[in-house]
Amino acid sequence: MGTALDSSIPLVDLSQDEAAAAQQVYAACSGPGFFYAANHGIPQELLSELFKQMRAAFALPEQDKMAMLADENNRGYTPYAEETLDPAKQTRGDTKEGFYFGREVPADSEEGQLPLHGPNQWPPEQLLPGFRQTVTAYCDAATGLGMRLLRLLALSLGLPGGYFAPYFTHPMVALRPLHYTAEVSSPGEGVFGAGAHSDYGMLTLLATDEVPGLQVGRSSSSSSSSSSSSSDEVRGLQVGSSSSSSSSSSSSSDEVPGLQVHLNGSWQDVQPLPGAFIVNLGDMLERWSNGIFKSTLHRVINTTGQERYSIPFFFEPNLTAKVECLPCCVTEERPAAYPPTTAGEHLLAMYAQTHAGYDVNRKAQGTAATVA
Ligand SMILES: O=C(O)CCC(=O)C(=O)O
Ligand SMILES: [Fe+2]
Repeated sequence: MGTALDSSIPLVDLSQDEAAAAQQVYAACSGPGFFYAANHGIPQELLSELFKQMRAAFALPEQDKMAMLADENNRGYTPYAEETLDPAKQTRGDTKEGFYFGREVPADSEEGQLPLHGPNQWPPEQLLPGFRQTVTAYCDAATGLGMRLLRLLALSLGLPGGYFAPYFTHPMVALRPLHYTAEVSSPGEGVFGAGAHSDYGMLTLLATDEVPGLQVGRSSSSSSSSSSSSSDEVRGLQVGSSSSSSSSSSSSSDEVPGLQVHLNGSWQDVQPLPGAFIVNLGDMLERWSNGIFKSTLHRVINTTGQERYSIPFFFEPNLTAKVECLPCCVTEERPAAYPPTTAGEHLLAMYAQTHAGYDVNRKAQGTAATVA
């Protein structure tokens, strides 16, 4: 498998055949839980237009952004420091502002009654011409890429390529443009661009500008019996400067102490790779795979004194999708390590912990599991 720019984050070439790509995906997911996705097929012009639109949105006057303040569905604008991704470690909120956009769901539809589902809060067309069209086109393209990656994940686990598709018939997607201020982070004082966290869902497709800042935690595979070449690469990560040992706000680990421990506070920079996405796995995939695939801790640190823009796209299952350890990932030596949950339950619990502006009780029914 190729690696890009540094020795620990593998590169998966999506232009090759599925079987070969699935092999690379397995090594990456059971190793660092992060990979670069190259030759992904999303046009560079669309990404450039998206970044242009996002910069313009963040540059709007405060009152225009506040007019889109995140609503009961957690869609809209989240002001500077509204989110605290690592409440145990941070003395202030993340030094960033952001937006949430999702799949457009009419408020008066049946689906619109569900938590986290509803219409987006769009900026007025005359303020940002083409914004809505660009975001919609990008969300469609990223959803398509997410579905392709689901096939590779399933194949890599020895499952039929379409295994996950029934759980993603009404996916919860969140486009989350972020604007980090120029403030230099101060980990010792609890000030971070984005506090250490694992992502909550299935997959994250991250596009960033050229400014570095993302760091991935060195994760212990102490409870993991899987050893792959990529895990060896993870073991070889260099020890970073942070001395904090994590009490890991990492979500999925809560019920299973020790499953994913971040050791020694060591962090590895993840450099932007032009033209490629940085893909990482979230808690739901870790749970589904019974810990074979890793939802790895990561954070954003500003060491440059520069502003930074990044655009994560969170690709999550249907709200009611039941997420439980797959039979193919459970053995006598590796008993099921996670109780079943639903995508909605997990996501709502995590948003409640980390978003000061989100009140989970405003719209919290409807997360019980159904078929998918
Ligand atoms: O800005 C980045 O590079 C990463 C952001 C992130 O990890 C997140 O929002 O979950
Ligand atoms: Fe993240």
